[in-house]
Amino acid sequence: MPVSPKIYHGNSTPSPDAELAALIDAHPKPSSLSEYSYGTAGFRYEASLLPCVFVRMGIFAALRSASLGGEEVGAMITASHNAEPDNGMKLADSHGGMLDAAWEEHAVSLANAPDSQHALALIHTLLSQHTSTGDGGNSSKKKLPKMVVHIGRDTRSHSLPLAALVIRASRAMGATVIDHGEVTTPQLHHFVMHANGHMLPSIIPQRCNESGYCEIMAMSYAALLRTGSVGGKGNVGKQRLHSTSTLVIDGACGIGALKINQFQHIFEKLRAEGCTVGLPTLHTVNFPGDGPLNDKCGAEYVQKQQLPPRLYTPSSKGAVSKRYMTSFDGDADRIVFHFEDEAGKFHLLDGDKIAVLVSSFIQDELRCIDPEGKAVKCGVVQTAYANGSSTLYLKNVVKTNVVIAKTGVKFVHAAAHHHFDVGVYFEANGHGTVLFGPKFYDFISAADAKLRGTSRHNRANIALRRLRVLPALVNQSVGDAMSDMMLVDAILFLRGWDLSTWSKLYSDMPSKQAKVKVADRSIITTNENETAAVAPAALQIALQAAMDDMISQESSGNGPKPRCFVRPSGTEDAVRVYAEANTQKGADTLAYEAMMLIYKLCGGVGAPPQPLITNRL
Ligand SMILES: CC(=O)N[C@H]1[C@@H](OP(=O)(O)O)O[C@H](CO)[C@@H](O)[C@@H]1O
Ligand SMILES: [Mg+2]
Repeated sequence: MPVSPKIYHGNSTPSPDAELAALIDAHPKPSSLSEYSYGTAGFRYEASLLPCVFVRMGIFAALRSASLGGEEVGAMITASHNAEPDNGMKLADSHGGMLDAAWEEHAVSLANAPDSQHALALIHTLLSQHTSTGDGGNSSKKKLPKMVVHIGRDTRSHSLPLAALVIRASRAMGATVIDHGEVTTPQLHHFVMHANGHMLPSIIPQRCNESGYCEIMAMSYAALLRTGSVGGKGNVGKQRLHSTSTLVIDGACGIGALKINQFQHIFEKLRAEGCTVGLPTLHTVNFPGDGPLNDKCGAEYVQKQQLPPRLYTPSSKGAVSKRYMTSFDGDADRIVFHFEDEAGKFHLLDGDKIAVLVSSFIQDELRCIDPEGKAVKCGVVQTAYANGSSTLYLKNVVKTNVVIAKTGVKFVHAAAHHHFDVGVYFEANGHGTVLFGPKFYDFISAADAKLRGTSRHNRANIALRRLRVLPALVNQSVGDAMSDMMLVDAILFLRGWDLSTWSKLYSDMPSKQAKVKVADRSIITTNENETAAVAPAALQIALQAAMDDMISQESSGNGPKPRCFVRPSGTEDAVRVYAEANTQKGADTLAYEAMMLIYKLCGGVGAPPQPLITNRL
């Protein structure tokens, strides 16, 4: 059952400095670490290195709330797809999205302040510069503004004690803390967005807790499915295909497995009330404790290894249908779909395939109302990791705009918001969502006025009902595995497709991803969209030669050309390699060559990489 958050009031000490200094001094910087850096999605390290930065981020989150005049912010304790021993923090700004880039710099400065004295000086500077009740360097003289921090955590064993530290630090600053306990990352972001009333349109009720989240999404999902039961040209999804009647969810042995069950309860209740809109049965496997978090299961493993997940849940062994499966990652902000065909062959439907499905669906529905497709600008944001075939398909078949942004939610989210009225963004690993801008809502209002009084079987009317529920179903703050799962399922239902039909839209270029450990990964820098290394210069020259060689070996016709790029990970201590070619052997060879180059030119650690050989099931 959804749990209600616990509310802790801030300490009312007139001058919090002494307590803050004591907290900071009690959690010194680990000697093994030279500097904390803010990675692709916040601070992420082996858990024992984190108490120092977590105390400071508890203070920082309160400061950020103060700087926004008391708007509520969030801190999520999770290391997402990383292995169990790691942990980290993702900070949610008051609109529900990622922390503002300028404030990332302040967070890094506070994290690395050499001692409590310097940390306090920085806290006072930030307060005086960014709050109207700034204390001018002395917090005992003036009243601090309202501060509210929402906290959530994943299921890692160290997340609870780390959350307790963050709560203590925020309260010591005087902030009210709303502790949501174990939640998914996108749930926490959703709560923050709702707490501040930042969601559009205003008809979506403000519900900043778990039951609100579940009800809003489940009801909009059911409403979208219901539009399939209305007749009309091109409207097929009246009955669920047998192969999609049970959806198996691999929860990565993490929080997503616990939370998705709440939807199963809501669906049962809806069915008991006579709702017959084709809700699937949800069958969850890989719960916390069944196996190690993210290990040989979950979205990261399935997508990077292109292999099915191991099924740890004891009773599920052998009994699971593998025709309709999805895998979440450790904090349930990513999702990929997969299935085994009759011949037992594994097929992956990653974030790129989701972007294709979702963007073409939305575009088709918009065109039922606006055949010219001019009123609302739609587009897709991808990263360099997007499979070349998907980009080509989006441009040539879906005929939509495509923008390539830097890796990381903060970049793809910002690009979708900036470039499009309906911006679909998905990283290949399955993190993504759809952002609806003001012009979309204007379009919906105008269509509503135009179509009022027309038959509910009118195709434009059906399209309007579909489009109208999307902003409630699709998490508007960040990518969300549970929300995306329902969106994809509803689209498949309405299209009358199973995973096999969807999978056949286009064939992925064979690709390979790998990692190399080096002494200091920061010596590798890349160009703006990360498609080429800038330093060390010799690395890119050699990589280009390897790519040219592969291009001359493989005739690629009009399709995408073999390519390969490398970049330092912002979440793991490794350099990532991505290669794609016209054959799997070509992709494996290119990736291996890149790994060897990194190993030799960038200070590889341990034994040299071994040649890569992909064996498909
Ligand atoms: C290739 C890849 O999957 N990179 C992931 C990974 O970032 P890295 O900086 O590559 O470690 O984690 C990020 C946070 O989850 C996610 O946004 C990103 O897409
Ligand atoms: Mg994640």
